Amino acid sequence: MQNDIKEVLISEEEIQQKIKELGTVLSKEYAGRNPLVICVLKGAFIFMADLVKVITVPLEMDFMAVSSYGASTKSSGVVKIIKDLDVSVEGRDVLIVEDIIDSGLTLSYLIELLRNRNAKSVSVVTLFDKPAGRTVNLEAEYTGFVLPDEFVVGYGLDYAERYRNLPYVGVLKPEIYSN
Ligand SMILES: O=P(O)(O)OC[C@H]1O[C@H](OP(=O)(O)OP(=O)(O)O)[C@H](O)[C@@H]1O
Ligand code: HPA
Ligand SMILES: [Mg+2]
Repeated sequence: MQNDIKEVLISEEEIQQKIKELGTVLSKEYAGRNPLVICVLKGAFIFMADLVKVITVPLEMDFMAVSSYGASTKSSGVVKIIKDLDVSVEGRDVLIVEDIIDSGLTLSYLIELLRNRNAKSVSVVTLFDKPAGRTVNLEAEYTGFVLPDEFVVGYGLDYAERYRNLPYVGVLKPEIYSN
């Protein structure tokens, strides 16, 4: 698996340090608010697990599975809900946890959906942001790292469902895409 990586962009240590910083900021922001923290599966599951451990205030969690990339490196443009939330967001302070914002299509769809379901507030924390990929105007309230315009894998991010279990984020060798 490591042999398929051309370049490591963000190391495991850098990721863990950044998550601690985000945890400190979010703990202050959500003190006394009992937020509903929503993990956008599958990509965000590792970030979610590390992030909630460094948020020191009471919160609840729920999980939603959406997909628009499939086995491609380009968004299909259609956001498919594979698993919806179990609980109501009505009147809740919602914090969406994402691994990456690229085109912005996934999040613009989710934010609209949760606002329509009458969440009290909807904010986004993303570990990675690729502003060059944007096709809709969208910014997260809290961002870990800004990435160059390259397809990345690792730390939850996949190519055709592989490489999610790498502890760092990197770029694949070009021959991997042609296999
Ligand atoms: O800003 P966008 O262009 O919408 O891209 C970001 C989304 O794409 C990826 O999910 P994907 O659809 O690949 O599903 P996955 O999390 O199951 O891999 C990623 O985890 C984000 O949710
Ligand atoms: N890598 C993996 N999944 C993604 C990416 C990426 O760069 N952008 C959107 N989904
Ligand atoms: Mg994916």
